[in-house]
Amino acid sequence: MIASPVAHDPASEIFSLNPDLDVPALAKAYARDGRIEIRDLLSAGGADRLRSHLLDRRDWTIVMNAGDRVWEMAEPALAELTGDQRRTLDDKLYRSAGRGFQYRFRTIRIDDDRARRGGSLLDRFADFMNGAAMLDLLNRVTDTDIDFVDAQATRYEQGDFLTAHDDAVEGKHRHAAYVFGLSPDWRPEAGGLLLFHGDDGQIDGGFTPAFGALRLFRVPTLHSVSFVSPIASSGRLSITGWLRRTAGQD
Ligand SMILES: O=C(O)CCC(=O)C(=O)O
Ligand SMILES: [Fe+2]
Repeated sequence: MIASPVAHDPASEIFSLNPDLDVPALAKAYARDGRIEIRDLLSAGGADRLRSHLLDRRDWTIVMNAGDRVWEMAEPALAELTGDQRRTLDDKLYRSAGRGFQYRFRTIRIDDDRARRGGSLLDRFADFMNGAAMLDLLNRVTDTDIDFVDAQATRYEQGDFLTAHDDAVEGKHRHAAYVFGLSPDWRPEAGGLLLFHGDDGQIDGGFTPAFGALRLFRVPTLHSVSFVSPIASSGRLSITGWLRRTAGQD
């Protein structure tokens, strides 16, 4: 099943915020640390539905970079490669990752323009991220006045990763990054960890993939997603994007 339409059902009726969030405590922690985890972001059921929806989707795109260029491949095309071709691709990717910025993961992009979104549950989640209740929560926790949240679904399979970067892109006006985790029962040793890098080359902290938790961190912050190891029994599923201020910008 692809992108099942959810007719006549506004985002706020499908997803709602957990009413028990301690916003002042979250804001205090974010101000202190520049990052925060909001466990159980949604009322019961929302994250489960989203995960099931993403597991049903067949329109994932594999994205990887070659230097400054982005390479994409529809996921089913990977299955058509021979074992040798896949190994050659992996070798190139890992050699390049050893030298500089590199990534490979799978994505379903969501249009920034709400009017151009379809009716899938994923599209509705993007609508919800831009609804009044969520924007208010995000602004209170991060003490900003963002007015737009972009979004994409991501899946990191074994061997996928994202090396260190700080998310700052000129003209995008990103104030914070977010990762909404949809991976239950994830073991840290399976990799796919969101790691925060200290100036001294040590790890300042990080998050193990989780289910239903929203992780927020300030831009710029140096971070990476560690290699998903061969012991991972499923893909690392998330919805991720940035909190942005568009009003008053060109
Ligand atoms: O998925 C994550 O934990 C972080 C992803 C990320 O850093 C990015 O897409 O820029
Ligand atoms: Fe990032």
